[in-house]
Amino acid sequence: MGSAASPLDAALVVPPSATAAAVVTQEELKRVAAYRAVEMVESGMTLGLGTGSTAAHALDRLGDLLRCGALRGVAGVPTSLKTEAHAAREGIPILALGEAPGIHLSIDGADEVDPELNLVKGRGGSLLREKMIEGAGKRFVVIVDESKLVPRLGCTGAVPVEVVPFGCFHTLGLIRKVFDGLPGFSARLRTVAAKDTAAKEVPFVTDNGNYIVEMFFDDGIRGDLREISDRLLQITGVVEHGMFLGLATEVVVAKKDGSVIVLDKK
Ligand SMILES: O=C(CO)[C@H](O)[C@H](O)COP(=O)(O)O
Repeated sequence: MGSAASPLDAALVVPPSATAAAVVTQEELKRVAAYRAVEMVESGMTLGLGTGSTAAHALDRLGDLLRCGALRGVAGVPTSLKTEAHAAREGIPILALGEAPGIHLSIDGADEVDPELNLVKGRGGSLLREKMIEGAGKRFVVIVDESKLVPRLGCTGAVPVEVVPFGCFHTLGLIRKVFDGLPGFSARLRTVAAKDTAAKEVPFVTDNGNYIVEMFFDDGIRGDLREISDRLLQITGVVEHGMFLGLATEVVVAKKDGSVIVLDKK
């Protein structure tokens, strides 16, 4: 006679809606990718904890596995204040960057993934902490649904650049100069609807108290990404940009046909 299912059994079983056969919505694909990445986590690891709707599924799963004892001694370095709050709710012990002796594995979503596994990240606004934490670890596993795979970075939307508030329109002008004359290029300060002021829109403010410039390219970024990265980072007033070049070690992709593939850095 089989014994009754324990909480551990329950947590280890991926819910039917997260298995390949039942995949329907983009949200479910995100969950499938996140659960697959969490399978790479081992007890005792320190994790970089990503930000966004896909990374949130990984936090939920980690919480389940910690609660039932399937994982022990795992701690996380959060890439945003929102993730820190979510991790705390899940009972994941929090460490600050530099407090942990080393980050074994980071798990995070991305806005775009190119064929070389370069990424656009930060449309959620957390690119600086993400790049610091994910660049500090040994492994950075990206979790996406297949809609995030692109032929070139910048194909599907904004490439964010974090800038200091002081002189932000001056900095915006210098960023525009990097792409001077490039057809289809535009850049603007990211704004959000104002809550308590007479103004309709106010700048979006990052967890670091900075602003975001959004760069748009009609057909994606053509040219040497490293050179473009260097030119952006040379601008005084630019803190960091959302092109993550050569940082991802693996990309877990959940596909609409129900399959999950793991792309490795060559
Ligand atoms: O970089 C990020 C936040 O700064 C996110 O990882 C990225 O925006 C993807 O988000 P989502 O998983 O919600 O699609």
